[in-house]
Parts: sequence; structure tokens; C-alpha cells
Amino acid sequence: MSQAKIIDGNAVAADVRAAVASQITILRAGGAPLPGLAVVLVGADPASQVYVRNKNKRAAEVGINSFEHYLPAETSEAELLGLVERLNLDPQVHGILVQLPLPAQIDAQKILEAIHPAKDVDGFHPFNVGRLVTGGPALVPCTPLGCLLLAKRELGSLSGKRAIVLGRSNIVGKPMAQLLLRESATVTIAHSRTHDLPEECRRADIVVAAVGRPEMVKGDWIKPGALVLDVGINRIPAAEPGKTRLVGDVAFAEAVTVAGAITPVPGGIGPMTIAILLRNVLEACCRLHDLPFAEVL
Ligand SMILES: Nc1nc2c(c(=O)[nH]1)N[C@@H](CN(C=O)c1ccc(C(=O)N[C@@H](CCC(=O)O)C(=O)O)cc1)CN2
Ligand SMILES: [Mg+2]
Repeated sequence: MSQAKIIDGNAVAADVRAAVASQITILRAGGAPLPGLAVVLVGADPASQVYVRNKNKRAAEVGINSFEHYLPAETSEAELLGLVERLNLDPQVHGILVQLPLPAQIDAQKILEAIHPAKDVDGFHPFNVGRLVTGGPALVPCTPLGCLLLAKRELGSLSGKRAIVLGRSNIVGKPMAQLLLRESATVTIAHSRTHDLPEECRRADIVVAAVGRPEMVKGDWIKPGALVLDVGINRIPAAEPGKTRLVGDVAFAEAVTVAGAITPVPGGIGPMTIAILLRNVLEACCRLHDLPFAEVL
């Protein structure tokens, strides 16, 4: 039985952060302003609190100034729009990130569309989405860009590769498919209505799983030697009563015996998301100040 290479997302994320940090050091020495990231959390979702804390901590480590905004769960849409408007105008802020999900009384799309596209380090604004599709310069969503970076590190050129993206969310699936297309891969987007998903999957050289269903992708769905990128983060009951554990959208123990390379959960794509956010803040800052930006890795 073969064994896939297990991609160490923590190690690659550390490389990305180091590249961001050294670029910031060089730019600052030349008189560039301190890059600034505003992170907004509404409510007290425990997972979101962890992600936001990590974003602020990692930002500080690479030399990005972070502005933390913790708002109560009852915050109104108008209040949040007011904060976004202030951040849009704040010259110390180059990136604005509103942590998702937002509470039910707030229309998330309305908030995302209020963020100035030049400060949209999540890449969720329709301006950046359109730019990604049409091929112009764009801020690109962090998780798919992290996946792309890992794929290019593993495979080199993606040109002509068959890729399947499982899931069609605005945050991962759709931008992932566009990024793969931009690299001249042949892209299939699969979803809950796709017929014979296992067979579609078996044709792919690259599988990106982003459906949010624990261990849905089985080992026999994977083409031998394929690259498997698992975006799922699902908390399920552990063997020990009362405990939970994290699993991805891929049945790892099965897939690892078939794939050529695979990302684990945790420690695969997740850490890349925050590292790429820092990269995006640097890119936004460089564009806003007409400074050179060099791609990380
Ligand atoms: N505004 C945004 N909201 C959300 C995004 C986003 O990109 N922008 N993505 C996710 C949450 N997220 C970052 O915000 C995120 C998720 C997971 C990880 C991560 O490092 N995961 C670890 C495991 C963590 C754990 O133990 O729970 C891993 O996979 O190793 C980082 C960031 C939704 N919201
Ligand atoms: Mg994400």
C-alpha cells in the first residue's frame, strides 16, 4: 500500500509569514508606512474568537499593526456599517476583515459590499470577485489562494491538469475554481446536485474538498497519485465520551493510501488562510501607497 506525502500547512504558512515579514522590514526601512489590519468580530462565537485572536497575533509577529474591534452580538447592521465606513476612511488601515459568520440580524453581503475594494483583504467584494473572473489585479480570498499556493508548490505548473472543486461557496469553491482556471487547469465544480460524484472525482488530478461534510470524500474516489486539498473543518464526537475531534471533508486514513499528496486536518489548509491574509494586507498596503509588492514564495 502506498502512502501519500502529507503536506505540512503549518510549515508552508510559516514560510509565507517569514516572506511577508521580510518584505515589510525592507519596505519600512525605505520609509513605507506601517501596514494596518482592522479585524472586526461581532458576537462571541468561540471558533471565531480563536481565529480573530490568531489573526491579530500573527499580524503583530510580521510587523502589521492590528486594530481589534469587538462588538456585542446585538450590534445592528447600521452600527456595523458605520464602523466599516470609518475604517474605509482611516489612513492607518490598509485591510479590513469582518469575521464571518455574522449574527442573523446583519446582512453579511451588505457589509462585505460596504468594505472599500482596495482594503478588502478577504477578497469578497464584488469588485474583487469580478476582477478575479476577468483577470485584472484583485485581492483574492485567503483560503483558495492558500490552496493554490500549495498546489503550485506540489505540482509546479497546473496547466492542463484536471481539477475538481467540491463545493460552490463564495468564500472557497467559486474563487478556487477561478484561480485554477487562471492557471489553465481544466476545472469541474461539483455540488450537491452533481451526478456520480465519486466518478467525477476519480478523473481529477487535483481535488479540492470544500463541502463541510465530515469525511465525505472516500479513498476510492481518489485517482492514484492525485493531489488532495482538504478545506473542511468539521468537529465530530471523539471516541472518548464528551470529547470532540476535528476532521476534514476527506476520509484521510483511506485517501492517504491512494493520493500522491494530501493536506491533513488540522494542520493543512487552515493555517494557510491566516498566512495569506497577512500577504493580502501587505499587497493592499503596497497598492494603496504605490509601493512594489513581490509575490510570497
Ligand atoms: N472574514 C472571514 N471569515 C471567515 C474566513 C475567512 O477567510 N474570512 N474563514 C473561516 C475561518 N477562518 C478564518 O477566518 C479560519 C479557519 C480555520 C483556521 C485554522 O487554522 N484551522 C486549524 C484548526 C483550528 C481548530 O482547531 O479549530 C487547522 O485547520 O489546522 C484558520 C482560519 C470562516 N470565517
Ligand atoms: Mg477562509
